[in-house]
Formats: sequence, C-alpha cells, structure tokens
Amino acid sequence: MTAIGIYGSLGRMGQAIVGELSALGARHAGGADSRDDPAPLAQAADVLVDFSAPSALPAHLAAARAAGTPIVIGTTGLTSEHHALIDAAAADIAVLQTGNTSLGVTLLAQLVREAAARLDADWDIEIVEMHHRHKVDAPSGTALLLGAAAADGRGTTLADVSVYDRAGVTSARSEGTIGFASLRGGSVIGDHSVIMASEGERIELVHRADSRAIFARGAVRAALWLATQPPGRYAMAEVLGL
Ligand SMILES: NC(=O)C1=CN([C@@H]2O[C@H](COP(=O)(O)OP(=O)(O)OC[C@H]3O[C@@H](n4cnc5c(N)ncnc54)[C@H](OP(=O)(O)O)[C@@H]3O)[C@@H](O)[C@H]2O)C=CC1
Ligand SMILES: O=C(O)C1=N[C@H](C(=O)O)C[C@H](O)C1
Repeated sequence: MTAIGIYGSLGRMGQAIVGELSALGARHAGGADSRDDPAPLAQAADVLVDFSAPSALPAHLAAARAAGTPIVIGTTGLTSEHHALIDAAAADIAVLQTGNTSLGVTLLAQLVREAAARLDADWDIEIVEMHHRHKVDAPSGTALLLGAAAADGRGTTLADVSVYDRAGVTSARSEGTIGFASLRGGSVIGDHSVIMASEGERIELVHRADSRAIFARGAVRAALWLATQPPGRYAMAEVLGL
C-alpha cells in the first residue's frame, strides 16, 4: 500500500486528505508542519503531498529531492522563483504542481482554453473568485490556472495580458486583457467564474466547490499516480486522463 506523507498535515487540506487516504487504498506515512524537520517524512514516505505555505516550499522540495521522493504541490501563492525551483527539482524527481486538484476544475480549464481559442479578442475575459475569510493569497491559484488556460487558448501568456488591480484606473478596458477579482468571506470553500463578455451576449463558465473532499480525493489520486512516474513535471490532466 502506497505511503503518503503530508506537508501541512494539521491544516484544513491536510486533515481532508487524511480523511480520504484509506478509501483510495493509500496509507498515511505521517505529517510535518511548521515546527517539524521535513527530511524524515520525505524519507519515510513513498510520495509526498504539500498543502502548506509558499515560504515552506524550498525546504519541502529540497527534502523530497534529497530522498528521491515524488511530490504533489497543492500550495498556492507561488512566485516565479518557486516555479523555477519546481522545474529544477523535476530533473531528479516526479513533481506535480497545480492550483486545484479537483476533477471539475481540471476539466473547466480545458473548456476555458477551448472557448478562448474559438472566440475573437473582442470577447473580454474576466475571472472572479470567492473564498473563505482565512485564505491568505489572491488571486487564488485556481483563478491563475484558469487565466493561464484562457491566455494559452489565445496564443499568449498570462503575464502579458493579466490585469490584477483597476483601482485608480481612468481609461477604458484594453482589448485582449484578462482581468481578475477576488472576494473573501465566511466559509466559502472555493467558487470560480470565468466570464466571457461581448457586445450583447455573455458566457459564464462556473465551478463551485461544496467540500474540500474534492481537492483531497484529487490530491490522493495524483499522489498514487505520481508515485509510479519517472522524474519530470506533470499536470493534473495527465492524472485524470483528460
Ligand atoms: N491545489 C488545491 O487543490 C488546493 C490548494 N489549497 C492550498 O493549500 C494551502 C493550504 O491550505 P489550507 O489547508 O486551507 O491552509 P491551513 O492554514 O489550514 O493549513 C496550512 C498548514 O500548513 C502548515 N504550514 C504553514 N507554514 C508552514 C511551514 N513553513 N512549514 C511547514 N508547514 C507549514 C500549517 O502548520 P502550522 O499550523 O504548524 O503553521 C498548517 O498545518 C494553501 O496554499 C491553499 O491555497 C487549498 C485547497 C485546495
Ligand atoms: O485556499 C483555499 O481554500 C483554496 N485554494 C486553492 C486556490 O488558491 O485556488 C484551491 C481552492 O480554490 C481552495
């Protein structure tokens, strides 16, 4: 039985993952949180999952790499420096990083890419997300993932077309940009809307998470799949065969 180690094991996601392990045929190899040395867990586990904090990612990746243990990274709020570290680690171990491990969002990203590819640039794309009051990063990792899919569908990159803040802006919307809005409040697990708006009509592609179990099940499925892969950087769509 595959032993899964959890970085961030006492958090909301860590606890949700613990609750899904046995039903999916996995074993709990243990957990590590902010006061723990990440190395022993990396050595004890067949595969790791990380749902902790961006500041912890360099140490978690280094421990996984030193132990030769594959790692699923679900932590969001990552910078380009974090992504460079992930690419470097993927030379030695199997790594899967995603802002959302759910089946629904993985499929939604493909629908968004397809819609953006088919619609002209005069269809404005805006992404709205809402999460619980405890969330610390914005926009959400999922919003960024969906924005990247839309930009990819249009043959560009999110870095070139994203607009994260319109406070104080006095000019009209620039064609081809992708805008983001983040709402925070209460206990909302995670809602995302990709709005494509043209003159006289509007398409809205929406995903609503009712439970963290969808992320936890996706993370465990990803870990079980990743445990058998050679070194490289992988995506959720490969796990789910989408
Ligand atoms: N990809 C996906 O599908 C999803 C991703 N997420 C992301 O997962 C992350 C965690 O979310 P959530 O569980 O709600 O957050 P919580 O705040 O509930 O849990 C975070 C956990 O990480 C631990 N942690 C914090 N800092 C460190 C550190 N420096 N080293 C080791 N462990 C640390 C905390 O331990 P301690 O209490 O000791 O500080 C805690 O156990 C977020 O980035 C979130 O956006 C969430 C849902 C789905
Ligand atoms: O912090 C959360 O809770 C979530 N984070 C992920 C994100 O940033 O997109 C995934 C999910 O929406 C819940």
